[in-house]
Amino acid sequence: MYRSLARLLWGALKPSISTMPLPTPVPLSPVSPIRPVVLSRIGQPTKLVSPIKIPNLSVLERSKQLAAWTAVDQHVKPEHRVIGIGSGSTVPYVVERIVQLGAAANQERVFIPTAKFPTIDITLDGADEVDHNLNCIKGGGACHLREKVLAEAANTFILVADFRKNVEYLGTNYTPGVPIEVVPFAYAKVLQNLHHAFECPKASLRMAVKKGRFHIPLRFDYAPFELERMKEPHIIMTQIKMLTGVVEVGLFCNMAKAAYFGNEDGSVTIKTDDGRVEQVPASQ
Ligand SMILES: O=C[C@H](O)[C@H](O)[C@H](O)COP(=O)(O)O
Repeated sequence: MYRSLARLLWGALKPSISTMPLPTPVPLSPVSPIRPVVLSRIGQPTKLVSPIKIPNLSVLERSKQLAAWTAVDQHVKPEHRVIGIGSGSTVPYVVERIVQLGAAANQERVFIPTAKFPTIDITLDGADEVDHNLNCIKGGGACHLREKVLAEAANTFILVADFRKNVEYLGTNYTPGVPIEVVPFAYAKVLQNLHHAFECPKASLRMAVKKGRFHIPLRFDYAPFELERMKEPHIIMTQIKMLTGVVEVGLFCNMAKAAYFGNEDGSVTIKTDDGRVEQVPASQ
């Protein structure tokens, strides 16, 4: 996916002229077709292809698109120069919307899919599940270490997701558990800690995989805690993080400023860190 994002952003960042009129950013239409952005590159017209291949979006994909587009429209400001791009199935729609802002708007911008910048204006990212306090589980795709660095480096951290991930308490719909990245040398010890000291007998090991161009270290993926304990995710997060050998825990607590959820009916639910919940109705 990172390759698709990089290709798309590369096109957007080229000092080139869009030959298509920009789509109107608001109001959003849940049935808006995905428009390819056509850019001229040094006299050679290049058609950029959206990473999203589905011509007629399903309800689920449309809800992801709605969440992402609304979040970009409300949070990516003209003055933002350094933008963190997370991962997951909703994030390509973030990229899609940023590309639609056009080459001129994007040419001075730097996009950070890895953490090589100390300060980022805004990071937009997906999530596996988000609770009523905007704490979230991330790392279902094993990207949570990089993502947490991006989120921490950002002045503003925004979550985008579809309706299934909008829950009161973590672990409601997303049941595999908390993703935990562990250095290979320490795995047996950490697994034992999780089974016994943490009373999490179902914690299990997922072996190293190659995702895109990244080799994911050996880690315990998924320590499923009881729902009651997930009501205070920052406690679990802190305790697991203290275990020697743990690299990062896929719980992001008190980090997000807002979360955008696309709904089945075409509306968007916006939750902010001050407890407000706003509903953007579906476009007619
Ligand atoms: O490691 C993966 C990331 O944390 C993703 O943002 C998260 O797993 C959500 O991914 P998706 O939108 O594909 O469900």
